[in-house]
Order: sequence, then structure tokens, then C-alpha cells
Amino acid sequence: MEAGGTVLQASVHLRHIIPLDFDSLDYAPQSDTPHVSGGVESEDAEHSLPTIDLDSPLAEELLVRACESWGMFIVTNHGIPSDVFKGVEEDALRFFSLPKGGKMKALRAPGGTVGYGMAPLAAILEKFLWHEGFTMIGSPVEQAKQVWPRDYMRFCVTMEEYQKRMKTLSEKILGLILKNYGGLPSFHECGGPSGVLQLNSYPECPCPNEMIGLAPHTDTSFITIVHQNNVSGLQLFHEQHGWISVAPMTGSLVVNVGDMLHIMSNARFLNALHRATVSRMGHRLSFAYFCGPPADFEVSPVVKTCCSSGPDQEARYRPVTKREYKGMKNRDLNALSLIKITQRHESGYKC
Ligand SMILES: C=C1C[C@]23C[C@@]1(O)CC[C@H]2[C@@]12CCC[C@@](C)(C(=O)O1)[C@H]2[C@@H]3C(=O)O
Ligand SMILES: O=C(O)CCC(=O)C(=O)O
Ligand SMILES: [Fe+2]
Repeated sequence: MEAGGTVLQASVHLRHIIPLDFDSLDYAPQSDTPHVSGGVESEDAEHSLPTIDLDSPLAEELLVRACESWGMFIVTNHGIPSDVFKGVEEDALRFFSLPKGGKMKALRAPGGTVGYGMAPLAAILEKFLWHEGFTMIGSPVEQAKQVWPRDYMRFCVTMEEYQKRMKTLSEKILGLILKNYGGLPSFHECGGPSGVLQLNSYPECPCPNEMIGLAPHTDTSFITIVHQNNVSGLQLFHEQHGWISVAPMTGSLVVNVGDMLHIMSNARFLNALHRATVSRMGHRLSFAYFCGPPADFEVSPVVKTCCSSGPDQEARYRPVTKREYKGMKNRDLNALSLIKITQRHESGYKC
């Protein structure tokens, strides 16, 4: 009985990990949230998403303002040469173009983080995502060896180099955003910020209006840095503008605020609600680098300690570690509501 239960549980988990068979045209499973619903695209608003030159003396001020009013922005002059992106695109495509059986050799284990599979959020949606991903933390050597037993090093070198670049860039951007909060937290004995790289692939879709690549979500990170190939799909939800498209722009990167920075800023910075739509016009690739706190570092709202009281002097969320928060989010995408402080807390969480 117990063994049967375990088998059943494992197959239920695998259903949410194994991506669709994109080449099979026998079926057109609907996604949970077709992209045509839930808002209109605004051409004007697309141009309003702030573009910030990281070399500008105004960068710090503009970054803070963008975090407050958009939760997402575009950065230029980030210092990463275009051939680095070209290299990752080539190797990502080399992987995603393999027959399904080849990719399955790198399948993410149930409950695991790294490897090939549908985005983890699929586990709490009823229907499928038109998405496949490859997640890595540092070297992907274990998975690459399974996929290319004789030629695994090239993929590893490319991905490790990209993560190094993203780590430096994300810490620079986060350091600027948090300057007013005393800079990047030291994370005590927990080590530095944690980095996760997610390669996203959205193959050409025969029925793009029926499917979604990634359903609306916020990221758990402090910040996420996204590179997109030349196929559009990323959309941001903005209270005033609805869903707006964030088209790829050569030489620029998209950065969004995640839940951890939203909590730490006591809701001053918006955690961007975003999604990825799919297209009939080409195979879309995106690379998302999630920069977050170490799993066991307690993130708490930084609240100003001054005599006057008011909404900004009261913590809006209770302290939480990323590990605990992700556990909650695996069951409920709206995990923020579970740590929200609804009543005035007498002692407050002040720093
Ligand atoms: C570090 C991570 C963040 C992420 C879960 C993951 O372990 C790797 C994939 C990430 C991603 C990408 C798509 C949306 C998202 C909600 C998901 O299901 O997988 C995020 C996760 C997150 O930010 O919590
Ligand atoms: O594909 C994209 O542009 C978005 C990817 C994303 O939101 C994610 O990986 O969390
Ligand atoms: Fe995301």
C-alpha cells in the first residue's frame, strides 16, 4: 500500500516536471491562463519602462525610482560583451534542440532544483505550460555528463562563465539599489547572495492564443536579470497600464524586483508580476539569473526607526527565510499574503 502510494506520488510529481512533447501535433492542451485574458497590451506603456544607463551618475537614483514605480527596468552599459550572450544562446539551443530522450537524461528530480523540466510553478497549476527549462546552480556538470558523455565541458564552461558575469552584475545593481539601506546585506555567516540560472525555452507554438509559456508570477529573488533572444514574449503587469510587452532590445538586459527585495524594502519596491507568452513566429529563449539571499538568511523589512509613527514605520511582513518562503510558495503562488502583518504589531520589526 505504502509502496503503491509512493509510486503514485512520484508519477504525479513527474507530470509537473516533464515538459510537453512540443513536436506532437496530436493535441493542443490548454494552459491554465491563456495570455489573451487579464488585460490589454499598451504600446505606449512599453516605451515608459525605464531604461537605465549603469554608467550614468544618476544610475542609483533612477534604479530606486524604477523599483518603486515599476518593479522592472531595462539596463544598458552593463559591461557584458554580446558574444557572451551569443555563446549561451548557442549552447542553450544545442540542448533544447536535442530529441526529447536526450533532454530527459538531465531531468530534474522530484523535489529537486537543478536540471531539465517545466518551471516549478506548473506543479500548482492545473494545466500545462508551453515551456521547458534548465536550472543550474554553479556547474551543470552532473547533468551535462549524462547528456553529452564525451563533450560535456563546452556547455559547463559557457554556463559557469555566464553565472560569474551575472553574479558580479547583480551584486552591482543590488548594491546601488540598497545604498540607502546600508548596501548589500552581509548575510552574516551564510555566505554571499545565492545565484540560480534558469534557461527558458518556448518552442514555436501552433496555438499561441490558447497557451501560456510562463503563467503570471513574481520571482522569489531579490532581483532577477533576464536576457531574451530576438523573439518577444515577456510581459509585465502594471496597475495603471495592464499587461505590457517588454520587447527584446539588443545590448540591454531586463531586471525585475522579486519578493525578497519587496519584503526587505517593506513593500516600497514593487515585486514585478510578469508572464511569458508564446509565439507562432519563432523559438523563444530567455535566460533568467535569480540573485537572492542564502536559503537560511532571515529577510525582514527594514523599517526606519524614528519617533513619529505611520505606515512606513510599521513592518508589513514578518521575517522569513527564503527556504521557508519557497516552501509556502510551492503550495500557494500568493505566499506574500501568508506573511503579511495585518494588525499593528506592538513591538514592530525595526532595524
Ligand atoms: C531559484 C528558483 C526560482 C524559481 C524556482 C527556482 O528554483 C528555479 C526556477 C525559478 C522559477 C522560474 C519561473 C517562475 C518561478 C516562480 C518558477 O516556477 O520557477 C521561478 C521560481 C521562483 O522565483 O520562485
Ligand atoms: O521568459 C521570460 O522572459 C521570463 C522568464 C521568467 O519570468 C523567469 O524565468 O522567471
Ligand atoms: Fe519570472
